[in-house]
Order: sequence, then C-alpha cells, then structure tokens
Amino acid sequence: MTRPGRSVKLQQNLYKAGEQTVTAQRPPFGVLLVNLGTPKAPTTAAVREYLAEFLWDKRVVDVPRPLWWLILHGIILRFRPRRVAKAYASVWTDEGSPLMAISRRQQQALAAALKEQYGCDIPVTLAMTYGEPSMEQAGRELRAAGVSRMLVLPLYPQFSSSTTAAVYDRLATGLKGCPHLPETRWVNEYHVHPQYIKALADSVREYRARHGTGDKLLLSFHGIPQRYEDRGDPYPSQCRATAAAVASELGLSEEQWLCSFQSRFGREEWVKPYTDYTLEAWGKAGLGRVDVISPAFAADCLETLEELDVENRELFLRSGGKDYHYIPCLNDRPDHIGLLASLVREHSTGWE
Ligand SMILES: C=CC1=C(C)c2cc3[nH]c(cc4nc(cc5[nH]c(cc1n2)c(C)c5CCC(=O)O)C(CCC(=O)O)=C4C)c(C)c3C=C
Ligand SMILES: [Fe+2]
Ligand SMILES: [Fe+2]
Repeated sequence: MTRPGRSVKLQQNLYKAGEQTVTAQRPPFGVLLVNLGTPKAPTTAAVREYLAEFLWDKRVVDVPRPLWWLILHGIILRFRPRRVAKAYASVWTDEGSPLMAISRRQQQALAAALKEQYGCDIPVTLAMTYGEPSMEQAGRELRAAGVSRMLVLPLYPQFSSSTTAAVYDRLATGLKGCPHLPETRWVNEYHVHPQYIKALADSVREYRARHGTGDKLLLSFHGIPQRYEDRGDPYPSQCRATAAAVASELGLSEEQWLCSFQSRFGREEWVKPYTDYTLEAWGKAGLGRVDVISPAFAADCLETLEELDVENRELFLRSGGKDYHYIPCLNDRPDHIGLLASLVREHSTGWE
C-alpha cells in the first residue's frame, strides 16, 4: 500500500515537471492595454448603448442609484445620444471611432516594440472598460496565448477614481469565476514619467517648428467633479504636475502657459479653471494665437477632435481670438510607443 504523503509528493513533482515543459514555450507575460471605450457606430442607438453602460458606473457618476436611474433613463439617454451621435459622425473614420482605430495601432506598435526588446513575442491585448473588446474577450486572448502573468496598462497617465479605478473594478468583474487567476501587476499612473513629459514637449516643439509659435500654450485635461478631488482623487493635482513639467521642459515662463479642465458634464462644479471659459476670456482679451494640447488623452477621441479642435476653436475665434492651433495627442508616435514599452519593462522586472 502506498503511503498517502508519498503519493502526494510524487504527483506534485510530475505536475511541476509537466508545467516546466509547457512553460518553456509560454510567453513570460502578457500585456493588457486598457482604454475607456467608445460606441460601435456613430448612431443614436449605439451611442445610447455606450452611454448607458458608461454613465451607470458609480466610479463615473456617484449619484445614489434610484435617483440616478431616473435621471439617466428619464432624461439623459432620451436626449443626449442624438446630439452626441452627430458629434461622433463628424470625427468617425474608415477604421471606426478614432479612439478605437488609434488604440489598435498602439496595440500593434507596442507588440512590435516588445518583440524587438525581448527577442520573443509578448502578447499585447486591448480591452475597453465599457463596450468592446471587453475584459473577458481580452482575457480569453491572453489565456489562448499561454499567458499566466499579466501586466495591466491603463492608458491614463494620471490616476483617477473615475478612470483607472474603474478599470480595476471592471477587471475584477471580468476575472470572477476564473478558476486560475493570472499573476497580475498594474501601472497605476505615469504622470511625470520623463519619457512622457519629453514626448509631450517634443510634440509641441515639432508642431511649433512647422506651424510657428502661439502666444500661449493651453494644456487642457479632461475634468472631474470638484467633489471627487475634495475626497482624495489625485487626478487634478497630477494633471497640474504634468502641465508644469511640460512647461518647464519647454522653458516656458508663467504667463506663457496654463493648465485647464474640459468636458464638464451636469450642473455641479468641476475642477477649474474651465477650458472653454479660459478660451473665451483670452479671445475677449484680444489674445492673438493659442496652441492647445490635451495630455490626459493617450489617443485622440471625441473630446479632443470635436470638443477641443472644433467647438472650442469656434468659441475662441467668436470671442475675438485670431488664431487657434490644436496639437494632436501622442497617439502612435514612436516616442509614445517607446514610453509604453519602457513602462512595460519597468513593471515586469523579474518576469523576463
Ligand atoms: C459623467 C462624468 C464623467 C467623468 C467623471 C469623466 C471622466 C473622464 N473621462 C475621461 C476620458 C474620456 N471621456 C470621454 C467621453 C465622455 N466622458 C463623459 C463623462 C465623464 N467623463 C461622457 C458623457 C463622455 C461621452 C461623450 C459625451 O456624451 O459627451 C472620452 C471619449 C470617448 C470616445 O469615444 O471618443 C474619453 C477618452 C477621463 C480621462 C476622465 C477623468 C480623468
Ligand atoms: Fe469622460
Ligand atoms: Fe465632451
């Protein structure tokens, strides 16, 4: 008769040996790139579906549920989708929503950069917090590639409870019921990473070398409600630090730049100064030319291509401003992909 202790030990050894054989062909780890999400089509129905999921997340809107359900379904989802769908239609591309098209290019470019860096394939998958590709889809892709260690890289340079923490919640939901969790690491933020600051500053330098230099540089970040900052969300102070670091890298004096916040939603107070009020005031004050950049967005999207490049341009010019220049997001610039590859390397120490 075999003693129970001995048989257990043998099984463990066999399992270990088996696992080692498999591990030799497995990638050392995989990367999960995450961005916010975007509608499937620039139609009222698709935008309604997207907003219904996005705006129901308590991390985004924290109004008590029964009241918020009435406001969301009774008012917002009845009227907003039609107007917002028109805005999406005006920026839609042959490859789909700009956010999705650019995210896919970032995914491919990062995979190529990592292959060069590590000398083997490091699977890079893309997930959206809301809509598709979902965390579950991305997780299945990573599992199929044999990944047992996962680095999560939310494409948010500044940490916010309304974005980065929402990724965390959604990931946890996606992993519910998963019988064997991957070992997971996480990039929380990279708001003053030297390569991020340099890439932003270089994008301004290159733009200005081609198109001339504005009187002021406005660094406009997506806003959040002031209440969120008051209860500890570090996002606004990280945005201010990013803006100051870019200005310093560019050698700008205090009066040559400003950090502001855009994309307000609802009636409550959001973090200030507001981008639209600032541009209106600068236009009225007779400012000649403003250059605008939006460092919180890793990819151009509705909020930059429509709100910043179209709506706010009109506002500035209507108010008396002379010239308005929008500088694109880092998107798939090689220095941006280089930054993402560095973040992967820095957070995967010991996994190689
Ligand atoms: C309702 C409150 C919102 C908070 C808080 C918020 C924070 C936040 N969002 C981004 C990035 C993006 N937001 C985008 C669109 C968008 N954002 C809100 C609302 C809040 N965002 C809405 C309602 C919308 C949809 C458009 C609209 O109806 O006006 C996008 C663009 C997506 C696209 O498809 O192009 C991005 C990206 C950040 C970084 C952030 C806080 C840090
Ligand atoms: Fe937003
Ligand atoms: Fe907006």
